[in-house]
Amino acid sequence: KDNLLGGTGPATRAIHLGYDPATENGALTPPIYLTSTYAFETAEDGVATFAGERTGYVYGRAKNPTQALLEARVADLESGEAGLALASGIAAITATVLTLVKAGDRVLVDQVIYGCSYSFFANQITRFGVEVIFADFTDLDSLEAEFAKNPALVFFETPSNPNVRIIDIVKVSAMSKAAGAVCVVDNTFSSPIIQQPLAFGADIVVHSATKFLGGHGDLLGGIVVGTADMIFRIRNAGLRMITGATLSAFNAFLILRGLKTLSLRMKAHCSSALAIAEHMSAHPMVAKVLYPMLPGFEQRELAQSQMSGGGAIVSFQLVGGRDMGMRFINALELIKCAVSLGDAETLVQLPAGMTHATYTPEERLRFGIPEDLVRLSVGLEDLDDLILDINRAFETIA
Ligand SMILES: CSC/C=C(/NCc1c(COP(=O)(O)O)cnc(C)c1O)C(=O)O
Repeated sequence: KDNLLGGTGPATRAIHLGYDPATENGALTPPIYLTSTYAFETAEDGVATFAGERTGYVYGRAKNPTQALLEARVADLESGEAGLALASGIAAITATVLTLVKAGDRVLVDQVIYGCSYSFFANQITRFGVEVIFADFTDLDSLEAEFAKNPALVFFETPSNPNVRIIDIVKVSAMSKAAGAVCVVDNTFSSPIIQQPLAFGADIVVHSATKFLGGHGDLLGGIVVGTADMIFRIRNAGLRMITGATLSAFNAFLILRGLKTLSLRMKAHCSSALAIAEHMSAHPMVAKVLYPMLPGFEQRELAQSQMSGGGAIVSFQLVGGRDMGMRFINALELIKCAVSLGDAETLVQLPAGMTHATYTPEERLRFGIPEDLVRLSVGLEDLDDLILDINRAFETIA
């Protein structure tokens, strides 16, 4: 009886919203609807449902009850009207963009985003006659000039992958609105627990649910959140007719399970990440540390204006550059060298050669992704164990 949820906090709503066990034989945990299709009592019901004159499920590609609960809960956490679940973060991004832009349109994209998102914009939609403009969204004056080119859609991440640059959501979404562009924010690095871009004026939020929302490194998933109308359009075009990138009911169940501890996990990620960022910045072998809430971080004030925590990503450069970075990664034992982020396991990787290898070296130089940057995704292990692994690695490579 989720009407009791009025005024409750995000942790409570992530666990209880939108589900009443009495509707499912008393099952406390929502059942998984492992069905690809739905039967109708009569042909008339079938026809009416397909015509949208009758609510109901017809086929698993576009709608499923397990996904529907997940969509409702993430939309609620993001303070949006409606949500859409898909098979991965890239599925969420491509279904959204391919629904909203057409040949001849322009899109305005921040120059530092996840590597495959970058490649989708730089190398894929350009094949279909969409013009892509990359710009530095932290330089609002030069960005203003780009809006004069009338983009149909604007896309950015904040904090950005991999160097945690902070983009001013209020200002950029206001510029988008003034230009008549749809403002899409990829909120993967923050999660709705520490940042809600829609509340700051964005039109659409996308997530790689593979990361914090699932939270256990055991699935791929994606989520889009926006107005009911916008989500209807993306569901029926971008998902149903273009990508077909449907999230499995089982993975929807696992992400629902992840949501139950999301608030707890984000607190632990942020606390350990800040401690590790401070530890690294005091270490003589570290040249630079990037973490949104680190005292001395250039954009800390802006981060504090839109985030309630710094997230789990700590990026840094070692004295001695890329070679030392590679040796440091190899010397870690508990911390694993792997891409992805937001897992319980702490992960480390070298963006220039891994997650952002889709940028050419020249593009990385132009857009500000250092060749020697090391990206840490701080997990949920005991902090002392992580600090010990890091210190031992420094001793090994000294
Ligand atoms: C091969 S690299 C592993 C993936 C990484 N990132 C993914 C990602 C996506 C795409 O999300 P999926 O399609 O669910 O992977 C979207 N948006 C952001 C900010 C992301 O970081 C990574 O390690 O940085």
